[in-house]
Amino acid sequence: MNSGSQDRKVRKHSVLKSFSFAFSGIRAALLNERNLQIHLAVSIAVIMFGVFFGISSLEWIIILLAIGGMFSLELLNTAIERVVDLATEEYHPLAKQAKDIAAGAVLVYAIVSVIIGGVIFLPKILIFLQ
Ligand SMILES: Nc1ncnc2c1ncn2[C@@H]1O[C@H](COP(=O)(O)OP(=O)(O)OP(=O)(O)O)[C@@H](O)[C@H]1O
Repeated sequence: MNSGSQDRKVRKHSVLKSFSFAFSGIRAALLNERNLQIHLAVSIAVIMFGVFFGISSLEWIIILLAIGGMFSLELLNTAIERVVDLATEEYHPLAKQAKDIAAGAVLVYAIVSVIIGGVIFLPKILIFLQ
């Protein structure tokens, strides 16, 4: 029983540690990556738009998926850039492909997110401007 409670304590500690590592990763990326800072600013603006226009629950879910997905992909892209830089400081075609493909993944999601934002907000903006 003692060892069981110790196991639980170790597990709880390691989960908390994992969270703290994840948060420090997010913090490091936010401090160093201009693209992430731009995404943060745009996300705050979109959330303010959502509040202003009183968008529906379904629209909030879609917007939050777009924002969360964008952040996750940017973080993964940053991680891939770091690993590639760690693997080689020399020019290597595979390093270029790895970075460019990761950047491409972000671009695809960014384009879809802009379209989603347009579909949700453009009609509301047009009605508001009438
Ligand atoms: N070791 C390398 N070998 C070959 N090409 C590389 C290498 N490192 C970077 N590149 C290429 O140089 C360009 C710039 O890469 P860089 O590492 O500056 O990141 P980035 O794509 O500009 O992203 P960010 O501005 O978000 O850091 C990209 O096209 C990338 O593929």
